[in-house]
Amino acid sequence: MGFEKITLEHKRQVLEELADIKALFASRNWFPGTSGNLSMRVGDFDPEQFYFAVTASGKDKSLRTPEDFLFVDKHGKAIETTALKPSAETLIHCEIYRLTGCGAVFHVHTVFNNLISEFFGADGHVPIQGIELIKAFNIWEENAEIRVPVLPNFADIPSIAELVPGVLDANVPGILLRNHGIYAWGKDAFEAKRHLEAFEFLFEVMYRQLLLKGATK
Ligand SMILES: CSCCC(=O)C(=O)COP(=O)(O)O
Ligand SMILES: [Zn+2]
Repeated sequence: MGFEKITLEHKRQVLEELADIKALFASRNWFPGTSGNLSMRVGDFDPEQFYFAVTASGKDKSLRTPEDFLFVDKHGKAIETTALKPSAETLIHCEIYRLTGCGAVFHVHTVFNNLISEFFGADGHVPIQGIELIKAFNIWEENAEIRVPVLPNFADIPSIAELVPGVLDANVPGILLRNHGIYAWGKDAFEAKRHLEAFEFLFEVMYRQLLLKGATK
């Protein structure tokens, strides 16, 4: 479906939902120093052609303004004429949509996701086992283990985006960038938010467990 066929009402709903989530995450201090970016697909998913609303680059994400979001295509290019620049990390969102067909992608920088990404960075993944909140990923097996991929934080975003297909795990809706932050996604904004909150909880638990155990690497 072409972008022009998507109803204005649907586009407006997506922008409103994104703005509400942005405000909520800002209230949790999840966008320090203008960091972070959010996106939500508009219209149906077709790997050949899809569109999403994404935060404009470099904005203070704790503010609500008419210039917070723009619509881009599957290549991350603005669809409408605008002075706004899509997030510098839009290509990572593009790759996650392309590979998963998801409906929303949220990226935040937090102290816990940074600490944990560095602690396990050399291993290439964060192993998490036996914590109840793994069920937020719809994994109900007892004592389940997941591995959250950790990618290097290259300055060149296309170089990060091209590593995404090699590490993406269909059962784990998140990827960490080392010393940077997390990308979490879901079939819609509700699910992406649940996943992001679960990752952040799990990283905090892991951090505190490591401290209790006096862990070193
Ligand atoms: C000041 S944070 C550095 C860039 C970044 O990691 C980020 O998440 C925000 O970039 P954007 O272009 O989306 O504002
Ligand atoms: Zn970032």
